[in-house]
Amino acid sequence: MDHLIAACAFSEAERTAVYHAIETRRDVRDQFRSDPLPEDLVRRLLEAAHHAPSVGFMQPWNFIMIRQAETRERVWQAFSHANEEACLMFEGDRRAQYQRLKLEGIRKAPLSICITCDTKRGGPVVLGRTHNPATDVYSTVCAIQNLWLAARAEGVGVGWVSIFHEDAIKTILNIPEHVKIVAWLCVGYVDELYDMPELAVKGWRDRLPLDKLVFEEGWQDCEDM
Ligand SMILES: Cc1cc2c(cc1C)N(C[C@H](O)[C@H](O)[C@H](O)COP(=O)(O)O)c1[nH]c(=O)[nH]c(=O)c1N2
Repeated sequence: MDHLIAACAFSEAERTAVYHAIETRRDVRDQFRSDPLPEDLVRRLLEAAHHAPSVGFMQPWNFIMIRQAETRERVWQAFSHANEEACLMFEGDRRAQYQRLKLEGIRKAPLSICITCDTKRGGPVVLGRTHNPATDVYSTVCAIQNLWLAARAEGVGVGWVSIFHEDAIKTILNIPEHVKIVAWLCVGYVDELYDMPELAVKGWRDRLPLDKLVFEEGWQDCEDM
């Protein structure tokens, strides 16, 4: 009647599973298998995403499922063009190191999901968004993280690609102006994952010490990071 349920802590096994998914989730670029994912599994991932929190319960997301190799090829071309531009923004050794990084799995993963944020969903005034319009995108990112963690639990790899001009992808997918692209996700089974972020494995950047990021009150400088 009142819709309240008990909020007891999870069992130890359940808690362990939740933290295990969080700690071993990885961004996947090259480890994708080519076999297609079962539809019921994909549905579970989308349900997980759809249960994310959202500002004013706006649920601004859409999930555009891209399975055709031809479409993925066009998106890869857009990535490739943008990646050349990105590379030039680094100098010297750093540029050479960037060039060696693999930063997408668009053609290798059997499925791509373009996750968008419809800025008009729920009408012109959305509860909680009135003073911060970016909260619609924040909500969409919550959905993406839910999907990413659920995928880890299913033995499915996810790779987030953001190296492209948004308009290039919008043109390919015929996405209207008021809808933002939040993520291009490459999705597929994986047999192996790195035990730490691949960018750390490849010497690009290390995980920061948590204690340097936690302040009791007020602001402390983190300039050297
Ligand atoms: C908003 C956003 C955008 C991107 C990413 C992530 C996020 C949150 N990441 C993945 C990113 O590099 C990765 O999460 C970090 O390196 C940490 O590694 P793990 O995710 O822990 O494996 C990412 N990776 C990549 O190879 N190409 C990309 O374009 C992007 N873009």
